[in-house]
Amino acid sequence: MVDNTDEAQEHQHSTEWAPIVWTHLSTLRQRSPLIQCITNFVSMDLMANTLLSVGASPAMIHSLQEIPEFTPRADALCVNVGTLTADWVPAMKSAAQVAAQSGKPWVLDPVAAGASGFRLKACLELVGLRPTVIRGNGSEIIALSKASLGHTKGVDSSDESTDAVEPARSLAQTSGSIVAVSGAVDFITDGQRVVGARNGVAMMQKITATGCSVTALIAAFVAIDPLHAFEATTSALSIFGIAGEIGMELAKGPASLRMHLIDSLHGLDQATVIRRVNIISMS
Ligand SMILES: Nc1ncnc2c1ncn2[C@@H]1O[C@H](COP(=O)(O)OP(=O)(O)OP(=O)(O)O)[C@@H](O)[C@H]1O
Ligand SMILES: Cc1ncsc1CCO
Ligand SMILES: [Mg+2]
Repeated sequence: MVDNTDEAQEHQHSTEWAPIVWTHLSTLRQRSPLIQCITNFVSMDLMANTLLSVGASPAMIHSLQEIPEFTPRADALCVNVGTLTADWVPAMKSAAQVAAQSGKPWVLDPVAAGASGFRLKACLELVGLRPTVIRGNGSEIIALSKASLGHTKGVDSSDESTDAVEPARSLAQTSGSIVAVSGAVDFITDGQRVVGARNGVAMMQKITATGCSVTALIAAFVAIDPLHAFEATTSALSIFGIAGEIGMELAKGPASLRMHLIDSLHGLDQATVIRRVNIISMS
């Protein structure tokens, strides 16, 4: 007899996704892609350590002068506008263009997109350069999708990720990018399909730059499977969430979770990943 209960269907989706997620992580560890990060000052340390712990090679290289030589050698680029000033924008745009011309994926993190006109304009111009993936929290994706200010509490979200699913779908359709919204459930869409990655713990929001770091992780996963950016993005979000769940079992609060999260990412094995992947199809 076929079991059609919601629970059985959810289990089936996770069963289908689990080997995909594990294959991405193990391939990444084998290939150790080089990830160029143009990112904010707050996130540099956690982002670089996240990439190292998962097996990638980070390089926080952001000067305009180095982009023509360096960006074509990177396997993917991560652009994050967190501590944006006007003099960083040309390097971000140039790197995005060089990555695209070199056939390399690039990922945009539109930190606090709705916090000011300057920031929103810069983010929309970067979206116009066709990122492979855009990853933001609920408020950031709503601000970008509606091209409107106000939908944010600075860099933190004032919206649930669930409320950003339709804005994410519409942004994916207009931009041509895969769009990921982080939150209690991470949603990933290509404009048609929507999946929800339900790994992670709420305490991850209490560590600054976990969102920035998972965006860089997405760049690393997409670097090793650029033709399947939707699957790679979903896998990265699930892996980061699983590392958070395991880290939380040992943590006493945000500071020790930060440490255990990195340790867990480094130590994840096949059986743990296969058992813990929690991904459902929403479309
Ligand atoms: N309530 C929650 N339950 C489980 N996981 C969560 C929850 N909130 C956030 N996360 C996870 O925390 C990570 C960071 O997501 P968040 O939405 O806080 O990003 P962000 O706002 O861009 O963060 P930052 O700007 O500080 O880098 C993601 O991996 C996400 O899945
Ligand atoms: C706190 C903060 N401010 C600008 S960027 C950043 C890191 C989290 O997005
Ligand atoms: Mg963020």
